Amino acid sequence: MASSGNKNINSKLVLLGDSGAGKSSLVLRFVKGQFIEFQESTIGAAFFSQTVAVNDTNVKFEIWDTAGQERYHSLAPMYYRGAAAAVIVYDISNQESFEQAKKWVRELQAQGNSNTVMALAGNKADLLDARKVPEEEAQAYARENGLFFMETSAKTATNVNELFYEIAKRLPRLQPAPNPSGMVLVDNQRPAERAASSSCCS
Ligand SMILES: Nc1nc2c(ncn2[C@@H]2O[C@H](COP(=O)(O)OP(=O)(O)OP(=O)(O)O)[C@@H](O)[C@H]2O)c(=O)[nH]1
Repeated sequence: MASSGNKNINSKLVLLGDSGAGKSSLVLRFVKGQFIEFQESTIGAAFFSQTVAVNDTNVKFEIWDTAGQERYHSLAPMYYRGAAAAVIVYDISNQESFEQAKKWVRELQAQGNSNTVMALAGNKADLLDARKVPEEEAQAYARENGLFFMETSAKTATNVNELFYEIAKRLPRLQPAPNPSGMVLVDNQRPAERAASSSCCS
């Protein structure tokens, strides 16, 4: 994937959400292209990495898959602190998991870094007959809260690579630099003055 002249950046990404929403399954699909029907519940957190190419940049995601069970909640700040991106996952067939996702969004908004790219993933989109959370409701919630939203299925692979690719595109380091307006830095010291002022501590 890497080619000469490409930039490489590392980005910490954290997955948060209710137990059973499918965080580990999304990561497994994204990193290894696999799906396990009876995926075991995560203990603490698990680490993975995967690289995506966006134009001339290779984004290496350093992925923290957190445990959704309530007893691990207090560990979460260790994983979301300093994260470039957070994926908040709920299960479209489980209303309670959507409510839990909103709590994670509130916690990140209260604690987090406003530069963190936040995505909301409505997972298990293959379970259409069991749907409890309307897509429009989640989309509207995401829009109001400045989140990027996609429905995904780790089982069928629908929108999984797309989700991570869209996050990579939105990372501030991949955005065009703003116009350098309003500040002009001029080095108007003569060389001799510069030498004098930069000597130190004699
Ligand atoms: N039908 C369907 N099942 C899924 C999908 N994603 C995950 N599952 C199943 O849902 C169950 C829970 O998935 P996990 O990936 O372990 O969920 P988790 O959010 O990591 O759970 P914790 O580790 O407890 O936080 C597993 O049995 C998965 O096989 C999906 O897209 N569709």
